[in-house]
Amino acid sequence: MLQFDIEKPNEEIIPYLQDKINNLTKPKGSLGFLEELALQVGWIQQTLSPQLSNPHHIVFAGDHGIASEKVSLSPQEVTYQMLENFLKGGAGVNFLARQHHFKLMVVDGGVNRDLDLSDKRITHKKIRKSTRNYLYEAAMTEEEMNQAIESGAECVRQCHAEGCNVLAIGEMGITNTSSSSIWMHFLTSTSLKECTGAGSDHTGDILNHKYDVLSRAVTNYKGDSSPIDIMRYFGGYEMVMTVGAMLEAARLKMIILVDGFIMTNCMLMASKINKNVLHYAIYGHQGNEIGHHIALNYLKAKPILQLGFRLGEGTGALCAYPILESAIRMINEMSTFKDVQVTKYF
Ligand SMILES: Cc1cc2ncn([C@H]3O[C@H](COP(=O)(O)O)[C@@H](O)[C@H]3O)c2cc1C
Ligand SMILES: O=C(O)c1cccnc1
Repeated sequence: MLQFDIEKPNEEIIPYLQDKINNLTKPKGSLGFLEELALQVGWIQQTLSPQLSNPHHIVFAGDHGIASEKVSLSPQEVTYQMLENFLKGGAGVNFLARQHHFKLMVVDGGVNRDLDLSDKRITHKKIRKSTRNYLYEAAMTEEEMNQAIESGAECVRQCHAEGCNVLAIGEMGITNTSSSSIWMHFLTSTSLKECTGAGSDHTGDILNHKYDVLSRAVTNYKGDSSPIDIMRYFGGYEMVMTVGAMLEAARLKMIILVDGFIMTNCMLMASKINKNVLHYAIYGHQGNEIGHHIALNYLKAKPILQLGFRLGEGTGALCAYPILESAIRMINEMSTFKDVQVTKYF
């Protein structure tokens, strides 16, 4: 298993940041969550003048063997079809990446299709064409898991080398809400029922069958229940790559914008490998998938937005970006009481 040496940022700067924020021309605390975000980013970057530079958004895509059990309304090939859509610029994540000036990196982590390796619009990291069906066997081998972790980390190093210090991550993988629910069940000791939602099925008709399949998969599992084994047994390649990406981003002291249910569970898994990753996380959005708010509470996470999304791809992370930008503008652009003739009464 790869090691990630992630530092908790030095806390000595926190009183200075708080002092700067308190001396901006406003009643103390009156910009609420913007103040908390500015403090967190200043702490991560160890500066009183934090900056956001070259934002990147990585979408990891991969297929899941469990799709043959029909735990999603959509068939497996939709993963590949959506990958094509990302490349054409027509998916939910595309308009948001354009709107907020994020450079998009689309990664094939294990899509069940032979892609054209000369197509430079795709970052080719395919481990295998789809994971195995975890109802009967482990989704991936240990070697494949380690390769996925390292591939995710490599993608982040590439973004970092381009001057990126704020990273959003999203995913595409039909049935990956199922993997997320099982990860969450094991990692938070929440009942599987409370962790299992309808996913992309807007009708909710599939939920009972999905829960039945996932219950059987959990019963059949004979591993040691360690986070790493749970990650390997039930994971998707795109999710394990995300875990590697989050850990590497934190190692490189980048801000990580966390998306919905699936990405929150990847952050949860990453935190079981190295808890210091959590200092670098900013949660964009609380979605409608059952269990998301429970996972967020478990992580003591406070999401910026609550817009009723249940899409993934990173859409909730990207939508929250302007709020983060406002926090950075606040700390850098507001006058202090000393700069201008405003009397401070507190
Ligand atoms: C057209 C389409 C586009 C999507 N974009 C993201 N997802 C989302 O749905 C999937 C997870 O839901 P489930 O576990 O129910 O399959 C993931 O691919 C997630 O990114 C999509 C799903 C569909 C159908
Ligand atoms: O919140 C998510 O990440 C999510 C929810 C439903 C379907 N796909 C993704």
